[in-house]
Amino acid sequence: MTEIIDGNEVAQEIRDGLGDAIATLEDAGVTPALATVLMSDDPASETYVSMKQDDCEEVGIEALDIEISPDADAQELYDTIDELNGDEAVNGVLVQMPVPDHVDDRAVLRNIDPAKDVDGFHPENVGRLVAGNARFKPCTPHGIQKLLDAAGVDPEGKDAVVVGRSEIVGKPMANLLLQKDEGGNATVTVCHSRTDDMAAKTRDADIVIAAAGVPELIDGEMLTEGTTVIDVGVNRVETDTEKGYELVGDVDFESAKAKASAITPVPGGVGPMTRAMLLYNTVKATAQQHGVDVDLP
Ligand SMILES: Nc1nc(=O)c2c([nH]1)NC[C@@H]1CN(c3ccc(C(=O)N[C@@H](CCC(=O)O)C(=O)O)cc3)C=[N+]21
Repeated sequence: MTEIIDGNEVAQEIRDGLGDAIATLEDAGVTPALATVLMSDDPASETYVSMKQDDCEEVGIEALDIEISPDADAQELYDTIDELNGDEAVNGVLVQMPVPDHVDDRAVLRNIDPAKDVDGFHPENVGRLVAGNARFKPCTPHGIQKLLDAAGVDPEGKDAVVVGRSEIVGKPMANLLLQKDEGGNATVTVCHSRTDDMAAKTRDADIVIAAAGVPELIDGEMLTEGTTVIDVGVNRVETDTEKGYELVGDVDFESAKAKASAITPVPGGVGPMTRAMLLYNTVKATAQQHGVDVDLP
């Protein structure tokens, strides 16, 4: 039987597990606060940001919701980031990506105080991750490590194939799996749009992590019996339904499920974990900023 890894359930465990740390911070007189900055009117981005705010409320993190018109000057975003960096009551700062074309996203990430960079995208934090001394593990790859752990899959000694080389998932995922640390110690292959004969690589894998942003790129034909399959794709495909869209992963679920020993669904797999690990990083950031020792889940 193929195990369907329930991301909503594991995310709930993480949120519950943050309760002790948040209580410890409250005892020290601190309420963690996360600021989300949205400079977009993309409906998907709006959905994610509002879900993040609901999550914060559930666990007792204060959520600051800042919206900047997508037509505004880039300077307005930089000024907002400066203000949040300087505000002691704000512990985490997240600028929802993508930002409009006239805004340099690398410059945005450089401007966030690395101590408040709960996405883990600032070059200093990327450098620390690669150097094996992460401050904030990026939320999606960290969430995937938690999902693998929950499914009883230890990457140590396994062949892991990451499909996709983005800065926010593929690269940090490959780095975490490579780390000489818990949840790491895998032999890692990274595939991308220029990879020759990708199916040969994925067929050889014990773990396949699909993060290419291409709907149903990975199907059962590309997998061997017994593979663990993690689907990072959150592709919105238009439909005639009431919502107007359907969420489709980077994995063709039915054919992949027929081969996999364990697989994550979309929705309800990686997405909720990304949000849970954002809460985790916000609590961690708060504890670090105030020199409070906390136990994290
Ligand atoms: N600075 C920044 N940090 C991010 O972490 C970030 C970002 N920008 N930009 C966009 C991507 C995407 N992302 C998702 C988060 C949650 C779900 C999620 O919870 N999805 C639900 C369903 C959502 C729905 O129904 O539309 C699920 O898969 O079950 C999906 C995608 C975070 N990202």
